[in-house]
Amino acid sequence: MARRKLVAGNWKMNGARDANAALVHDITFDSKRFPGIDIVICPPAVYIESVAAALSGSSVQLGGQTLCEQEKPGAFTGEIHGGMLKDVGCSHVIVGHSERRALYGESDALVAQKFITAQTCGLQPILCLGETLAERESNQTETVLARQLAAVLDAAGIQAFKSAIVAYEPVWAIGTGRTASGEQAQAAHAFIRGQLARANAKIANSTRILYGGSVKADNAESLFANADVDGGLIGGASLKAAEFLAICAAAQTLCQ
Ligand SMILES: O=C(CO)COP(=O)(O)O
Repeated sequence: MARRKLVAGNWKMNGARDANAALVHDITFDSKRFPGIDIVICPPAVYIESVAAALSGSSVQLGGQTLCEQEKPGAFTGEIHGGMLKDVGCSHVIVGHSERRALYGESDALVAQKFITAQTCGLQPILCLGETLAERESNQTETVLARQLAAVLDAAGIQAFKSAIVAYEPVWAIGTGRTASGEQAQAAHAFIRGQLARANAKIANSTRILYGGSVKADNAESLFANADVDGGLIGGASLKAAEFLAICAAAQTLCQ
C-alpha cells in the first residue's frame, strides 16, 4: 500500500495570537483542497490550545515541538508532559529536532526516552535525524543516521515504528536556504528505510519518512517525488499560509 504523504509545519519559537489566528484561518480554509494528504502543525506549546480551538472541525492535526522525557507528571519545573500535549489536542510530537540536540544538549539516549514517553502518552513521535555539514563532508552521514536511529530502535523496538514518523533533516539545510537535492534526500531516506528493514521489512515499508530543511513551494514537488520521501517537515515556510499551502498542494499532486 502506498504511504500517504504528510506535510508538517514546525513553527519553532515563532507566533503571536493575532498572527496565529490569521495563519490558521487561511490554512484550514484551504486544507479541504488536499484530501489525499495529512497535515500537522506544531505551534509553540503556549499556543496549542488556541490553535486547537481554531482548527476545530478541520482535518488538520496538531503536534508539540518537544516533550518531557518523564513518564509521570510531577516536580519538573518548566517541562511539559506528553499527557498534557494530548489533553490540549495534540496527536503528534516532534522529538530529537537538531535544534534540541545541538542547543539544549539532547543526547541520543534522551531522544529515545522522549520517543518512548510520547507513545506511552498516546502521541505519534516525529523522530528527527540528520547530519551536520562537517559530518557530511567527512562521509559520516550514514554513520550518524544509523547511530541516531539505533538509539531509538534499541530502546523502543521496531514495533514502535508502526505508530511513529521519521524526519530526515540534514542540519546544513535547516534555515539556510540550502536544500538537499532530490538525489541526496532519496539516498538518505532509502538508507534510513534500509536500517528499519533490517529489523522488519513490512514495518519499514509502511513508516513515513519526511524530509526537512529549506523546503519551499518551488522545491517541494521535486523533493516529495522521490520514492522514499513521504512528505516534509517545514520550518520557515510553514509560517506563511500561501507558501505552506503551496507545499501541501505539491504533496497532493503526487498522490493523484
Ligand atoms: O527544521 C526544520 C523543520 O523542523 C526545517 O526548517 P526550515 O524549513 O526553516 O529550513
